[in-house]
Amino acid sequence: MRLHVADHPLVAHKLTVLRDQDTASPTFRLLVDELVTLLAYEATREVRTEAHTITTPVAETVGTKIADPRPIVVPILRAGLGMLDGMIRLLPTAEVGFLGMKRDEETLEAITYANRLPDDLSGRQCFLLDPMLATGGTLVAAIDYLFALGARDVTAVCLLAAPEGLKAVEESVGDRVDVKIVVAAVDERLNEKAYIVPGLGDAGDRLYGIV
Ligand SMILES: O=P(O)(O)OC[C@H]1O[C@H](OP(=O)(O)OP(=O)(O)O)[C@H](O)[C@@H]1O
Ligand SMILES: O=c1cc[nH]c(=O)[nH]1
Ligand SMILES: [Mg+2]
Repeated sequence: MRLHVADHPLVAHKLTVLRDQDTASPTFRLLVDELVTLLAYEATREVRTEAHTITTPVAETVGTKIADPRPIVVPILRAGLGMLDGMIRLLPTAEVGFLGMKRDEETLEAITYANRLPDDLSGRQCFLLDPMLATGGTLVAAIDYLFALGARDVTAVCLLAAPEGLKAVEESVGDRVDVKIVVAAVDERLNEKAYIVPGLGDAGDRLYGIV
């Protein structure tokens, strides 16, 4: 597993406003969108490309285009949906699949309640979106899901990660899948309810209200 932590003053600024409990949903959604676009730049650094010949008004030249098969972006519902627009703004030709997962707040087990993905992901570059990597249960289950469909190249874009979650992903995934995790920040720890500290609270609730 490879970890990239964004080191940029704009990311730090936006994250600070995002964490503030007084930041209401409309601003929270806007900040998530802006942060993802900044993270997407790094997350797509290894997107597969191929040479492409074009003719400019001046001369013929060989440029670069995103290669087929197109990458697939997979937001993990609910909270990951808030990251989708920011991601496909940079990767508009990507396909989009969906995974609905919910952490059982008692057992902390990830429950998959919905999926809409191609049957075969072999050879596809996959970008998973989920703002919070806490215990890692959700991301591990999502990676396992993609792995079972043939994916071997997965980049997870998260806003915050706990050290405990990063360790869980590393231990579970091993060398099975080439996993890169791009985060805005790695926080201190989890609290007794497995919330990230200092974190930002429940990302899904802050985006969409309490369900
Ligand atoms: O690393 P973990 O311990 O598994 O926790 C992280 C998960 O918890 C949150 O989702 P939640 O279950 O609250 O669902 P929601 O997006 O519908 O709010 C978050 O968006 C992650 O998916
Ligand atoms: O801090 C946390 C942990 C899990 N899920 C969240 O939304 N926030
Ligand atoms: Mg939630």
